Amino acid sequence: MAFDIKICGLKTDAALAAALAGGASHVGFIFFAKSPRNIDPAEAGRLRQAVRGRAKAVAVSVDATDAFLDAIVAGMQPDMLQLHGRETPERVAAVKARYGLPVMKALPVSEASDIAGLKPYLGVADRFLFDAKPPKDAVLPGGNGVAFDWRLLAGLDARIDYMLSGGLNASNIGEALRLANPPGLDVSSGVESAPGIKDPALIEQFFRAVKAAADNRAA
Ligand SMILES: O=C(O)c1ccccc1N[C@@H]1O[C@H](COP(=O)(O)O)[C@@H](O)[C@H]1O
Repeated sequence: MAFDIKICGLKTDAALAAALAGGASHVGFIFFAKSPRNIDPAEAGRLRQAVRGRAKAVAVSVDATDAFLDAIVAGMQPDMLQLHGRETPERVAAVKARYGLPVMKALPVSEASDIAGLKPYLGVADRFLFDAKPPKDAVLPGGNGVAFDWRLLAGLDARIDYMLSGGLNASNIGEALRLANPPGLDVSSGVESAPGIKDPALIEQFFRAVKAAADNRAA
């Protein structure tokens, strides 16, 4: 596959196995108490053993303190940290320096000007994750199953490494790839049967849809 695929919010061996079998380049674990996908560092550490040498294990946190990040890093030994809150460029730099790990900074998008929000992070974040701005009453900053207008990414400088996220699923992934042509994809709710419950069959279906869309574009 010419792009990376991250399956996020994993909590079970079965879902993780489906993600790896499908060819995920990244798997994500959520460390945010209000999320139905929340997992504790020790359990994520157990699950991530199966990931070594096959994919990158990503720890997702939201405005986490150093103490919490210390516990996450010690517990699961992630390959990458995803910062999904309001972390400033200075905070991103400090986190990178403290753990010596690559950082993916999530940025909320609803309109064209939001894409420019990446500018202060250039040269600081290793990768970006463009996710839909959460609905007004949402409790979660991500994982809401909401999409944004993917055409907003079409003109982005090709040197910017990012993942497209927010409301992706097997039905809309073809259109998302066509409109945004992203270097990476990230999905969570779209492969769940209920909030926080990953469905291995939906994960498999998602990979099939991505492959079909990619083959279509190559033909
Ligand atoms: O998924 C969550 O519960 C979550 C909680 C806190 C921060 C980020 C979270 N999820 C991230 O959002 C994307 C998009 O999710 P979805 O596909 O729209 O449901 C997800 O992949 C995570 O990176």
